[in-house]
Amino acid sequence: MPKSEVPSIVWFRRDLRLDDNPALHAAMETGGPVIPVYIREPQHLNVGPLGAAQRWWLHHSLTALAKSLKSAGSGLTLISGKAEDVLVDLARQTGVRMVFVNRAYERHQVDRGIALELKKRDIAVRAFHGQLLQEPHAIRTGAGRAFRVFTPFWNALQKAGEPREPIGPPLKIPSQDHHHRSERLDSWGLLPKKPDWAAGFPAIWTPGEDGAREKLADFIDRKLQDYKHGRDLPSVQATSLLSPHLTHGEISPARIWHATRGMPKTASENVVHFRRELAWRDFCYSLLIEFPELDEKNWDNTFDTFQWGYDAKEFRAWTKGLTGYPIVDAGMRQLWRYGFMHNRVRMITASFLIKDLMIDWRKGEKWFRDTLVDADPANNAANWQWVAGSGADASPFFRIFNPVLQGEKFDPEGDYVREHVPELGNLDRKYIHKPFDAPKNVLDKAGIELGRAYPRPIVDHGLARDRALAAYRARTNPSGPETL
Ligand SMILES: Cc1cc2nc3c(=O)[nH]c(=O)nc-3n(C[C@H](O)[C@H](O)[C@H](O)COP(=O)(O)OP(=O)(O)OC[C@H]3O[C@@H](n4cnc5c(N)ncnc54)[C@H](O)[C@@H]3O)c2cc1C
Repeated sequence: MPKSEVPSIVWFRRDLRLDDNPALHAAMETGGPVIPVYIREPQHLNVGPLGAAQRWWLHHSLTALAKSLKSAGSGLTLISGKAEDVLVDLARQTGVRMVFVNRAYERHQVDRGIALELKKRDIAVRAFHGQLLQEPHAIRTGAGRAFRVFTPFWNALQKAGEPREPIGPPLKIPSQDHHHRSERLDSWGLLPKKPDWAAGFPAIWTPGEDGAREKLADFIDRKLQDYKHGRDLPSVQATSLLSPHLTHGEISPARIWHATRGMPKTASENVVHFRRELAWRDFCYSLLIEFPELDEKNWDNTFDTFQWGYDAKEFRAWTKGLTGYPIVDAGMRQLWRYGFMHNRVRMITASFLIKDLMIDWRKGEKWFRDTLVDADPANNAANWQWVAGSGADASPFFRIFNPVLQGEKFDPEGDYVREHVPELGNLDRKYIHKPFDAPKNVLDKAGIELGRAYPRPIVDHGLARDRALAAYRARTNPSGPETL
């Protein structure tokens, strides 16, 4: 076969897009037909378990990708199995000699093994940089190590220059006449059935590239100009809502970065702030590469002896949004309803679980992983460790969020609480974040019977705070320098 007719495989993973997809672009440059594949790998492969909310997202995202590929004259092949077996088998059927992928840093080790297996069968794997702003090895300390603190990381990332220019989507993808087996997406059973707990998701989410593009355009048109101030107010929803699209690779961070170029000068502070948040994602990935057990082990090993408690009833109350602290409950119910929670409220709910209930951060990380549509192996684990104080660049242990004060500061009118905790809808603003302090006549007027319509607090925050501080101080090595 002349070189230009040799087909190649583009293996889609968490890069479910045609736009700015370096692996797809490189495969097209060979001039041969391209076979786009998505492999449903067994969960036990330890390549990042997929949560329930993400399975919903994946179903719709793959549907959208298949549609885009069809419009470009191609199609998506779906196969279940161990990646190396699937790829070898498909390559044998189709005469493929090369597999193109975008690097997925969370599965670096697994991918190395797969590439070796393929090499033994004369199939080369070519990997590309498309998922982060910069390649992690390009952002290192002077001594060539990974940064452990965000600010110097951010400075180095800025010094490295602009991320690469994004590449537009191909209009036509050459395909092969050979027909190979593809499974039906419906047979994968990714969607919830009874009950359909994802029924509320489509109100804010459209998985796929089109949905990502719309979110980006809306953010730039309406929200970016006030991002720095608005991003902390959960009722305003001034953030981009791009996280699930980024997590599934439906849009590249380089595309987002460059879309914020050319904003009016008055917006420059907001642009910098937004880009800084995007850089947090890169930072979390650099931590994950340095410490692949980020979701399982304390970065700071002085936390290994920490005495966590666990009360199943309290954990359940937290998951259901029935703690008696309105801002915590609003956040946890937003999570149920939309598979998403505002960043400020993620910090408050995580702090409540870890410090007020003294429950191990890993239990919270798992719950978020199962329920967030944007659940991300690096961002989720790094942020939970940040709140716990056990992370690399962590919030100090004595920073214990007061759920009432946080509510009053960031949801001053109580709109966020009213939206997600409707039984408090008629409560006076003065008590919206502390119904337990409201006089009986105020509660009666709002139609609230504490302990029935809405729970009393499951813990007293003041006492819980003292308990947490005492436990943190009792760690074996309180001054704890972090070592890997
Ligand atoms: C306990 C906890 C768990 C979290 N779990 C996840 C998770 O699983 N997946 C996830 O994407 N984010 C996670 N975050 C970070 C953050 O809450 C979300 O990225 C953000 O709320 C997404 O909304 P947005 O896209 O509108 O953000 P924007 O404010 O518009 O930010 C743009 C992008 O920057 C990135 N980003 C923003 N903040 C952070 C951050 N603190 N750390 C890393 N990247 C960030 C995200 O990719 C985000 O989409 C977590 C935060 C906490 C405190």
